[in-house]
Amino acid sequence: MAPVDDNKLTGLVAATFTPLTSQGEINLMEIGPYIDYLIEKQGIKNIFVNGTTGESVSLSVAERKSLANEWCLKARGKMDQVIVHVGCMSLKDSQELARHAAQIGASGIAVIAPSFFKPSTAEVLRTFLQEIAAVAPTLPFYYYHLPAVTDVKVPAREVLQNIEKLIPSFRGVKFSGSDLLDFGQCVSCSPPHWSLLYGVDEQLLAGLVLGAHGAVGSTYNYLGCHINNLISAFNRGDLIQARSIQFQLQELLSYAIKLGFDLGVNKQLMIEVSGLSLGPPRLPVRPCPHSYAKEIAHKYHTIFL
Ligand SMILES: CC(=O)N[C@@H]([C@@H](O)[C@H](O)[C@H](O)CO)[C@@H](O)CC(=O)C(=O)O
Repeated sequence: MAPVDDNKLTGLVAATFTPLTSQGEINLMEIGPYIDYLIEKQGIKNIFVNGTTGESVSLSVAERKSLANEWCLKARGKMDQVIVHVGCMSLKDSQELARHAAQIGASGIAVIAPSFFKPSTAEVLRTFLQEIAAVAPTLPFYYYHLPAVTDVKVPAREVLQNIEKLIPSFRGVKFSGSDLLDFGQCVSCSPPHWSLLYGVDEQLLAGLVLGAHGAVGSTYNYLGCHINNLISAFNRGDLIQARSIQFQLQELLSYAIKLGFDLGVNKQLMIEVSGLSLGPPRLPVRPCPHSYAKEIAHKYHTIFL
């Protein structure tokens, strides 16, 4: 894993699910096999851990530390980068997790906007991010923009204004929004050493056209090899092939959305496809009925032969 400035984060980044036991405790034993699966079967070299897909908001600080530690340990020498999401409602908890991420050799940290007491201006949000980045100044820092979930209405473009003056370790944005005007403006105002990572998997091609350097998402856990082909096709100018793969992902997700796609279903789909033992999600996310996941997995295999 690389120190600040050595390694611009590009390509696919899988937002990992958190392995739990059937009793709902974190299951560190499954992390090694999970990493091997991502590398060997999906061609994934970067992971984003303890994010939305990883149910970070439902985990305790102690659990998040144990998980981050294990992901970094097991990824060492195998993965290119492990980005640890350290965002919390409490600034103090985030700072504790950021310090910890630096101690365990994470490649970078990301922070989402707090969503209970919401920052109402870009300035307040930047200051919140700065106070976290300041306790781990050697770690590349990414702002995690997820407006549909946080309901924080500040455009990402405004958050980026003069941000490197406050956060010298600032290295980019994980942009999980569908406002392509805002995303385009983030790209156009970014210096070359920042990574603009698009986070709406079903619209990745649009993000690439606007200049995304990579993508972070949940579906890359089980579709990494196909979406790597999409990126390669895009890079060689083969838009027909790139579109065709994007349409396959859209077909799968629109089928799943009609049935009721949520994190529980997404996790179960990963279990069905990978054979990994990731356990149930944690309440309030409900486990997905088995038959239901089987149906979506069948669709997956039909679309991605
Ligand atoms: C709201 C949400 O969970 N978005 C996902 C997407 O990968 C999403 O699952 C996918 O586009 C399907 O809608 C990621 O952006 C989230 C993510 O990267 C994370 O786990 O932090």
